[in-house]
Amino acid sequence: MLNFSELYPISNQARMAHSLDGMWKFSFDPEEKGLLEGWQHKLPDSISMPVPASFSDFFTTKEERDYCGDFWYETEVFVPVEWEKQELEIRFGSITHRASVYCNGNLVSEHEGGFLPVVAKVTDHVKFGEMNTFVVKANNELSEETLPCGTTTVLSDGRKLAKPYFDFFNYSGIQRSVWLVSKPKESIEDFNVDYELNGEDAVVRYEIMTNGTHEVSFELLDQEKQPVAKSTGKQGSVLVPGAHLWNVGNAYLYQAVMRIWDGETLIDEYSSKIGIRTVNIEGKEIKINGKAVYLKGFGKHEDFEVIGRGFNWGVLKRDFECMKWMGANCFRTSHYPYAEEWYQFADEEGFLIIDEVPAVGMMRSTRNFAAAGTGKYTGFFETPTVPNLQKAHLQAVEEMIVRDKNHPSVIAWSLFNEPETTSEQSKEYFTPIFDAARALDPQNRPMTGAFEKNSQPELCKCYQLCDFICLNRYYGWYIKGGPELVDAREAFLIEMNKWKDKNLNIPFVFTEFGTDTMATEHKLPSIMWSQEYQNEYLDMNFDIFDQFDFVQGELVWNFADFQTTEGIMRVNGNKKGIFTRARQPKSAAFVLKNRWESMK
Ligand SMILES: O=C(O)[C@H]1O[C@@H](Oc2ccc([N+](=O)[O-])cc2)[C@H](O)[C@@H](O)[C@@H]1O
Repeated sequence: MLNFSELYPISNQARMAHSLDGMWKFSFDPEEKGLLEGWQHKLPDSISMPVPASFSDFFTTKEERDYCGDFWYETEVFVPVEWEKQELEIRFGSITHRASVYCNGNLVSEHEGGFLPVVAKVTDHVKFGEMNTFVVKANNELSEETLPCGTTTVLSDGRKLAKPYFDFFNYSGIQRSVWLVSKPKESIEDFNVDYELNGEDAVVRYEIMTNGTHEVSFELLDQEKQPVAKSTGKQGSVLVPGAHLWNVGNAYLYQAVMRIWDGETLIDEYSSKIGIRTVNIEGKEIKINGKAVYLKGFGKHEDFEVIGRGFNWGVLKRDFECMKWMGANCFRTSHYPYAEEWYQFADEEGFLIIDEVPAVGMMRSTRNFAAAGTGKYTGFFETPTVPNLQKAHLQAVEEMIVRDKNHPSVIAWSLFNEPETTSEQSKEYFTPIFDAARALDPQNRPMTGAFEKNSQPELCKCYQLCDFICLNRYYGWYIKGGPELVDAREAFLIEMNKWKDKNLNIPFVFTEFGTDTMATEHKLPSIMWSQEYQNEYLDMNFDIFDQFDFVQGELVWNFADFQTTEGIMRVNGNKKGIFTRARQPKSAAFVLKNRWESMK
């Protein structure tokens, strides 16, 4: 059980959400002297730092950009006297990767994990009618005991350096929006909804969690804000005759309004948009509202010039416009849960999301692509640190599902990306993770994980945990690229026929396939890294996908070029984007657009 409410902050007659986004104060703390010197009260010498944003790409020195260790943020906010009878919370969309939060010098929260909300009760520490200081002590070191996995080394000049086991830059900071929330002492802390369709009608089952004993009501409003159903009690169900369903590319959103009452007097109110739809796996098909849907889209990253992994509404808008233009209907939040605004907008746009926990780098390697596919076995789940890692993993799964469970856009949970899966120990590690996830989702969505090339049909011990199987495959890039493309095709077919022979009768989705491609390079005939090769590679992949009826989706790697750690395999980042980092199309965008539009 979480000891805080993850509900997204809103304002209404019972609650206020006050944004703390803007310019904060910031200090690096390489000597870890902050606490001893009392920085939790106030930062001594500080610089300015935008929130939300990653700190790295604002700077002009490597020491700052690549900084690894402790760093601090501070802001001041006025708290009005009118809030004195309320409960106050500070809520960060995330702090990467771990943080301690202080209110007027008092520790109010400690949180591990960089991609899910950090919420702290501050009622007993704020001064009403005065300015208040909030300070965050954060840290971005990587280890094998926390998610995502990596190590931290020390350079000869004493600086720490993050060594990710994953292929994206270790962007850090307060990368999502921050809110000061005022709500009633007795309040709505969480809610669940799930749906059953009966011909034209829908049954909406609900559960409302509060921290008190007063009466609770549940009301549904349609898109014109007209009431369509009503009930009382913390648990119940309402019938919606002639329900408008939430459909792919055609979203209809109701508003669920939940209230706590003391007789006729309102105590608390929380409302949220919900979409009535069902998700289930039936044989080889993924079904939304009982209709099979083929997933078309991308693996993405939260990544952009200057702001790094910082949330930005403009980037979100552009990305959705590009995805819609392509005829896409789905993306995977590779390799971590994204800012909540992504899910809210996907709900509005009728997009499907495979929501992924930050379990990436579970293979000992300098960036997973160096070990993935080679057959090299690193015994990742055989060290004494595994129990701690599993604890962090379970916590992230719980926080992700509690945060995202009511979004109609979320159709599946991905519980890992490319771990080792061929050992007995990997199976022992993942079994409780899947069990926990299944117990947490009131909508019983399908569970999956993304498997890399070593997870072959005859060796993998973890695909059995999944309701559908996600494959990351690079035949024609990491394996038999360029002049060997014909052999890549043969090798790909051999593997696919082995999966076919297993007769699993469940869907498969390709969650990664792609080639690094420089937007500057053209070559006839093609060579690797040219735009022409990306197109040929995609055509070869489509030819394979279309031969197997259990392939029910293709999410190309990646939506856009993105920043990674430096190395001989990366040219200022990963260039597998269908769009450049500035969100302009490579020629492959037109290849995919043609295919996806013809598949409607
Ligand atoms: O390299 C990439 O572009 C992407 O590859 C994926 O990892 C693989 C690397 C090599 C092989 N292989 O050799 O078969 C298979 C998978 C990761 O999930 C992703 O984060 C990364 O960005």
